Amino acid sequence: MRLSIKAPAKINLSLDVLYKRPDGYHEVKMVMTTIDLADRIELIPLPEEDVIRIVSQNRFVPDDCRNLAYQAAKLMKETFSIRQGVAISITKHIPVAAGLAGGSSDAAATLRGLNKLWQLGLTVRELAELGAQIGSDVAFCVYGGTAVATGRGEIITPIPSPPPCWVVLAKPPIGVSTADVYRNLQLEHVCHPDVDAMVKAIERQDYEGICRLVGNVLEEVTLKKYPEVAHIKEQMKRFGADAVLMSGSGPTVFGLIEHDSRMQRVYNGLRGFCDQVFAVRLLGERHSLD
Ligand SMILES: C[C@](O)(CO)[C@H](O)COP(=O)(O)OP(=O)(O)OC[C@H]1O[C@@H](n2ccc(N)nc2=O)[C@H](O)[C@@H]1O
Ligand SMILES: Nc1ncnc2c1ncn2[C@@H]1O[C@H](COP(=O)(O)OP(=O)(O)OP(=O)(O)O)[C@@H](O)[C@H]1O
Repeated sequence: MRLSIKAPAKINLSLDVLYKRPDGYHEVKMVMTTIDLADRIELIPLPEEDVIRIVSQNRFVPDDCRNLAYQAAKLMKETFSIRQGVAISITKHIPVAAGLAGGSSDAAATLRGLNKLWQLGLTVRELAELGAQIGSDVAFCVYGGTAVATGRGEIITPIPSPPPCWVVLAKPPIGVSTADVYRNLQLEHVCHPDVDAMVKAIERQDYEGICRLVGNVLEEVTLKKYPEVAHIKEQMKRFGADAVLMSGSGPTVFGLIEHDSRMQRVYNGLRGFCDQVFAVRLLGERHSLD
């Protein structure tokens, strides 16, 4: 049996950092939602017991134990003493090191898929707990949909999805290290977004409110180091996006747009000077993961 699983990217509609913890991680409070830009993961059982093989055509994706999907399979094999090997084929559509949780989503899709392939019967919550051992964003990616994430990002509370809209994404040709961004964050100087107000705006399906409340404390760190990210933000605003924000630690910038014609204008305008531009829908609900 071969299994094919969708691994969607996420954006952070609101990202606040509360304090630095003694374990080196930062305590966060975020609203995350999945978008219809997705990698495709295929799981193929192998007869050899101890083999996890990563197959990917993308030269930026490691094909060894550094790959988060590999780590997911290894964790499942070890935790449940599975004696079957697996090949994991990854077709990348999500840009790498972009702030869109591409690797985390591949790991989460691998966990969901192996749960089926090896008939483990684990709940979403149990899979998310395993995922948190791989990376902070993996737990959310196991759930998908829309959620508030707290702790270091691994405590997930699902919430309703925002009203449907377009999401235009633009990634400048730079890769950003998440660890560096957190390290350079100066918490005493940041302007904190109102995460609770964002949750309320989503609950009452208030699109204008959502647009007004988007915010990300990590933005300033990345913008300072990479002026091209600030330039993309300005252009996206100028072309008419309803709200513009950097996702996660960056460098991808996203714009929320309600109307089709405006989406076309923003998309075409950005394509003029940025190679990686995407126009997708919010996925919102949890259902469309497979
Ligand atoms: C920026 C976000 O993508 C927003 O969703 C996440 O907070 C980052 O999630 P991630 O990439 O899965 O992060 P991890 O792989 O767990 O951690 C990478 C590095 O980022 C820093 N890190 C990450 C999460 C967190 N809450 N505090 C941190 O300080 C740590 O230095 C860590 O070594
Ligand atoms: N399956 C994978 N796909 C892409 N990159 C991977 C994968 N597994 C490991 N990596 C490594 O992880 C690094 C970060 O890539 P990724 O695309 O996950 O970043 P990101 O979108 O910024 O993540 P986040 O938003 O969770 O911080 C890459 O440089 C790559 O070497």
